[in-house]
Amino acid sequence: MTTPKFKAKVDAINAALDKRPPFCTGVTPLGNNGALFYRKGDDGDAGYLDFASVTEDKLEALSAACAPASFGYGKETVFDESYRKAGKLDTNRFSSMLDIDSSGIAKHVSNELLEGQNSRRTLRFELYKLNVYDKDSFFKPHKDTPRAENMFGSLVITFPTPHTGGALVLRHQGEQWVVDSSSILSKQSEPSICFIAFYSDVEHEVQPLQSGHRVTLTYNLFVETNFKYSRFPPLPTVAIDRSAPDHLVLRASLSDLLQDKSVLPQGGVLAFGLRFKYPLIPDKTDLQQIIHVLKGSDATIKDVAHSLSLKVVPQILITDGTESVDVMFPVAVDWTGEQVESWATELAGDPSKEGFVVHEVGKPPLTHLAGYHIKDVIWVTPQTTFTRYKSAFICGSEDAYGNEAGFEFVYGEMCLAVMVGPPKHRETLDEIPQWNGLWDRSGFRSDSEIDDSADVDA
Ligand SMILES: O=C(O)CCC(=O)C(=O)O
Ligand SMILES: [Fe+2]
Repeated sequence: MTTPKFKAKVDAINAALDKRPPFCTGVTPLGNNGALFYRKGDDGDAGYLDFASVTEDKLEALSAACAPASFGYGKETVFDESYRKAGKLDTNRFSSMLDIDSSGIAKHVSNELLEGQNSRRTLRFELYKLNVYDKDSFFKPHKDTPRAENMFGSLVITFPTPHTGGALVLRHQGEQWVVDSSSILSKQSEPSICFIAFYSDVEHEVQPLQSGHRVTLTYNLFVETNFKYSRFPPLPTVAIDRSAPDHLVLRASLSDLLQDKSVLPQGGVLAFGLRFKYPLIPDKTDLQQIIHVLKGSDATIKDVAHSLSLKVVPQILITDGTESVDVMFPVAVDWTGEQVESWATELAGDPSKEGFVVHEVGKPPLTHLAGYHIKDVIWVTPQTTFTRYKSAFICGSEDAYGNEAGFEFVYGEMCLAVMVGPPKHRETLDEIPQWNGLWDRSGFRSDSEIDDSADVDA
C-alpha cells in the first residue's frame, strides 16, 4: 500500500483529538450530609451513623447489616469471593443524607463528562447500591453492566471512614489510572467525600483493602435528552488534568484535509474508529440514536463534522470473510447470525440496508465487486479490531464480567463515518433543522443559542 500524500494531514486530525482520561474525580466537604439510616436485618432495628464522626463499632454494625455483593458473569448473577468480596445494601435498605445535586457533584460530573453539543443534555443519576469493603475486600476488573441505550457512566462516592488500600484502578485503550480515595480523604482538613465518575464501558477494579472500612455509594448515569441545565461553579478536583482541548484545532485540521483536492476526489468517507463503546440491543437498537450519547472525543468528532456541514453516521464494520473486504452498515443488522460475514457484501448490494463496501484509499481497486455500492474510505483514527464484527459484542471472558447480571444490552463497538462530498461540494449535511445561521464564525455556538428541541441527526 502506498502512503497517500495527505497522510500528514490525517495525522494532524488524529493528533487534535481529545485524549483526556475517561473519568473525572474530585473531593468536597461532607458538611451536614453525613447521616445514614439503614435496616439491620429483615425484622431488625434501624441502624444509624454519621460519617462526620463515625466510630469503628458503628462501621462494624453497618458491615454486619450488609449482604454479600454479587456480580454479573454474562447473564448469570454470581457470588464468588475470588472475584468480588464486599458487602452491599440495596436502595430499599438504606437512606443517605448525601444529596449529589445540592453538593454540586451531579453538575460537576455532567459538565466534565458531557462533551460539546451534548452538554446541553443532562445526566440522571440513579442511586444503585451502598457497598462496604472491609479488610481484604476487593472487586476484580469488570465493566459496569449496560442497562439501557442511554446508560452513560457510573459514579462512586467514598465516605471519610479510615481505611488504607481499596484504590480504584481504571483502564482504557492501553492506559491505566489509579484513584486512591483513602489517601485523598486522609489529606483533607475536614471530613470530606471523594467522588469519581467514569464512562461505563471503562474497565475498572477495586484493589484489596488493607485496613479499615471503605464505604461507597454507587450511581448509574443515564443521558436525558430533553433538559437544559445551568452550570454550577466547578468543584476542586484532584490532580488529573481534564482541561478541554481546543476544538478549533481539530476543525482547522479537518478543513485543511478537505481543502486538498487530491483527497477523496469522488467524495467518500472519513472514518473514525470510536474510542468508547455504546450499549445496544442487536437487531433492535436504532444505531443513529447513538449520536446523542457519544462520549469524550467521539462526541467532539461529531460536533466538529457538523460545524463543517458534514453528515455523521454511526456504523458497524463487518469483515466479509469470503470476499476479504470490509463492509459498513448504519443499522444494527443482526450480525450475531453465523453467516453474516459472508452475507455482508451481499447486503451491501441491497439498497434498503444502506450498507456499503469499504475501499480504503491507497489500496487496489475492488474491481471484482463492480456493481456493489463501494465508497472510498480514509481511516483517521485507527480501525482497531474493536470496530470489527468479531469483537463487536461482549463475548470474550474479560468483557463478560459486569457489576450485575446482563440484560439484553451489550456494548457495541462502532465507528463514525463522516460523509464527504467531492472537492467542489464537500458538505453532505443538507439541512440543520432550526440551527441554520446559528453557528458563530468559529463554527461553534454559544450555550445561549442552543435549542433543546433541535437535534442534528445524521
Ligand atoms: O467502589 C468502587 O470504587 C467501584 C465499585 C464498582 O466497580 C461497582 O460496584 O461496580
Ligand atoms: Fe463497577
